[in-house]
Amino acid sequence: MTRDNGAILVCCGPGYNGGVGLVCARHLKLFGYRPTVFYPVKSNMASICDSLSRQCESLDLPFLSYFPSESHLIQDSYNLVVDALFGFRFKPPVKDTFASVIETLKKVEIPICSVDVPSGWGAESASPDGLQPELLISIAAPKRCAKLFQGKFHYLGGRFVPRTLEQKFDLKLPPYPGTDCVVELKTQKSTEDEKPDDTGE
Ligand SMILES: NC(=O)C1=CN([C@@H]2O[C@H](COP(=O)(O)OP(=O)(O)OC[C@H]3O[C@@H](n4cnc5c(N)ncnc54)[C@H](OP(=O)(O)O)[C@@H]3O)[C@@H](O)[C@H]2O)[C@H](O)CC1
Repeated sequence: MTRDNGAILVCCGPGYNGGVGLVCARHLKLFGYRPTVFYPVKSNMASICDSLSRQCESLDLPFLSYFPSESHLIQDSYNLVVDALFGFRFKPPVKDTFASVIETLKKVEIPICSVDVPSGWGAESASPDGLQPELLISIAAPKRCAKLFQGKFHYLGGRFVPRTLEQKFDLKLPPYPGTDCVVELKTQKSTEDEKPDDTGE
């Protein structure tokens, strides 16, 4: 397999975070990218994910039957990894199949984009044992752990949160520009870059 622009590895976990990954892979293909899906464990509870997986198959998306054992095999073949392994229901430490997957992904030197929660983190806190993505896309509302996100870019998607929920959980969601379905949020890094330096210049 050779890498070319737009080759993206989409790693999907057993829950609905994985389901978001399958939707992401389908959209990437429809937008002209070249996603490959890794979806090793199909959850019984998530029959919607079976449909999402079939939709990917019907678009002829390639599925990996095993995960590359070495990080260089990933970065030689892809430009970006989408981490849709675990979301807010992940409870550390990582078990089974996914332990080695996360260990390998921690070593890759291409950007990682995490969906909702960087895999290996709990929803409430960051973890050095988890992934450290360059891009985080929070769904509906940033989870508490997003405050500790150290990457460059943070977006919020899932615009249509009912107002009743927003009020119930006091979410204080930012306004979305125009008809956009995503909004860029400040990161620790972007906030630091905005601060004037000591010389005041
Ligand atoms: N709820 C919403 O409003 C929406 C959520 N969305 C996305 O979905 C995820 C949350 O999905 P959920 O299925 O509830 O949870 P996860 O995807 O985080 O993962 C659950 C599966 O992971 C297994 N698990 C948990 N901990 C571990 C571990 N340490 N090692 C291995 N496997 C683990 C868990 O297994 P169980 O045996 O514990 O059941 C599940 O199989 C959310 O983050 C969003 O991305 C959508 O956006 C829609 C709206």
